Amino acid sequence: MDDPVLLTGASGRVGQAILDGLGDDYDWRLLDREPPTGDTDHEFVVADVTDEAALRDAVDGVGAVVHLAGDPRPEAPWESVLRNNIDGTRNVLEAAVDAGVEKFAFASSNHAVGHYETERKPGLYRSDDDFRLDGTELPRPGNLYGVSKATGETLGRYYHDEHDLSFVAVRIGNLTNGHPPIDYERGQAMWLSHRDCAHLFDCCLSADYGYEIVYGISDNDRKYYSIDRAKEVLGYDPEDNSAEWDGDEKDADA
Ligand SMILES: NC(=O)C1=CN([C@@H]2O[C@H](COP(=O)(O)OP(=O)(O)OC[C@H]3O[C@@H](n4cnc5c(N)ncnc54)[C@H](O)[C@@H]3O)[C@@H](O)[C@H]2O)C=CC1
Ligand SMILES: O=C1O[C@H](COP(=O)(O)O)[C@@H](O)[C@H](O)[C@H]1O
Repeated sequence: MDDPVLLTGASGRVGQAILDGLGDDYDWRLLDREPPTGDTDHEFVVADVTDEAALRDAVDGVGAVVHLAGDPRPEAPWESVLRNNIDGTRNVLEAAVDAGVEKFAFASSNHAVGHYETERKPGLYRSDDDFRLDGTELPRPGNLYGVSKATGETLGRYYHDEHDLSFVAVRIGNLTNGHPPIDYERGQAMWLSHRDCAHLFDCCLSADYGYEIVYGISDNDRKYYSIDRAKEVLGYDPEDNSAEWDGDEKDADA
């Protein structure tokens, strides 16, 4: 990707994982409603994704969008997910197709399919359980935040079919830095390490695809999400596995 890449929600946890891994690999244009707290090597647009005029300027000349901005709280109220996640995602998609953007990677979530766990937990969090979701299943959101993520995936389907935008929704599991979640087997089953996160979004920017839904987790022994589609279509080749962390508490402060 030679053209600039717009990264929305750049100041957040996922944005920082991507920039830590890929900061030098793309011509980034960062966007967040919060100004940067320190120096940044990249162009930075302070804007809200509900501001359509600001988005038009932000997408000008970009070849791809990685859209992370939104309310990430599983318990977020409807008013917030409607504004930040649903309206915001639709605005970014609309601006992107108007500007002729080729690729769009969307931060979806495990919570879009949270209710598949209801009748299977805690067994499905364990490595001897071979139940897998693979991205072809219908959404079963576990909360209104999950509803907003499923809606983002559907918006992407529309903009792909109507405007031929290449769209990939990454149903991100649980991103933590340095080590998997501790004393949380569900979190260990859907752990996504920082380096695998950066690599996966790199794949989203370099692979060829039409419309895809993939799971964003590391290659954990415990898992109930298949990463086969991400491997086949995107070339995802994760390095980390929550089972390999040795549990040394001195590393557990990140
Ligand atoms: N961290 C995780 O484990 C997971 C994250 N996700 C998704 O990934 C995305 C990023 O999540 P995190 O980095 O963890 O969250 P975060 O809260 O650390 O970062 C989100 C960023 O988006 C910005 N933002 C929020 N609403 C905005 C708006 N209306 N306009 C412009 N900027 C806005 C915030 O200022 C913040 O910097 C979210 O969409 C979240 O739903 C999905 C699954 C798991
Ligand atoms: O979508 C998200 O999922 C992760 C993991 O969910 P949790 O229910 O295990 O906490 C969450 O940490 C993150 O904030 C959220 O955006």
